[in-house]
Amino acid sequence: MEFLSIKELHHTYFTRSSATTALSDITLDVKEGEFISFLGPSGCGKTTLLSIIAGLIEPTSGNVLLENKPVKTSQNDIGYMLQQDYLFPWKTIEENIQLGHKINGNLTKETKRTTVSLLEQMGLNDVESFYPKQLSGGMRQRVALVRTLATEPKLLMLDEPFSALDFQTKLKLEDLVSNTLKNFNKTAILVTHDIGEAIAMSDRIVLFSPSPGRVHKTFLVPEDLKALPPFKARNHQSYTELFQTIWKELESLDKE
Ligand SMILES: Nc1ncnc2c1ncn2[C@@H]1O[C@H](COP(=O)(O)OP(=O)(O)OP(=O)(O)O)[C@@H](O)[C@H]1O
Repeated sequence: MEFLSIKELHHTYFTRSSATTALSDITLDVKEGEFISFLGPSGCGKTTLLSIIAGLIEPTSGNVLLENKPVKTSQNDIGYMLQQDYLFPWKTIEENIQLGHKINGNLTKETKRTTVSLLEQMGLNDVESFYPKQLSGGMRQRVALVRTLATEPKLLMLDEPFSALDFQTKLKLEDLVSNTLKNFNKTAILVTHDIGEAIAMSDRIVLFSPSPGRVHKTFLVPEDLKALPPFKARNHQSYTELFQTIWKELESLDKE
């Protein structure tokens, strides 16, 4: 049984005067514990696909199965980390993280202990009573990751989570997120425009072509790269080779 299975997916957005086919014939499987990246030119349907996987948009045809069951909006099986942290400014860090538990009515001493432990694993000690404005952008994104992990989702969707950060913070967070997800054996889908980030963090990269969005090519990241944390992977020869291969494919898409 595949962990996540996307079968013959098509999606067209209809407005009064137009119809835009955002995705056509997408078939894709993701294994449990796999880290997969979606890469492709603007408008090739990456966000649409994430929204369908999350159950936020019903596809025009085809289906998405998570552990053999159709995805639903109400499920807690999927966690998100987005470009913006979306922390509530009037709530403390602890309240922000525990909000999911509070809404689900399962706020306990244990969930508090887990929150503190996760924060410590992210190098965030003694920040529970702080408000978001007291933290830097990188710290806030780490809190956003803790909030995502706290609800113990089966699948994580990372939608350009580092794109608003400065380069140095982004590199540090790539290592931290990659290491944390490996430790928790989480399955993750990363949407990014950054080829290097996709190579350094993923097991597999799916390159989409636009108009309508289709799977153009899939690239397996070599084992020697996967064994390295993202920062070290970026300095490896196989990284440069794969970067150039994907770059050429992207350029060929521009010419189509
Ligand atoms: N709500 C909508 N109504 C109509 N068309 C839409 C809607 N959302 C997206 N589209 C169209 O669907 C196509 C795919 O858009 P989508 O946002 O999924 O692409 P993307 O790859 O995520 O783009 P980007 O990389 O710029 O975020 C585009 O042609 C877009 O204009």
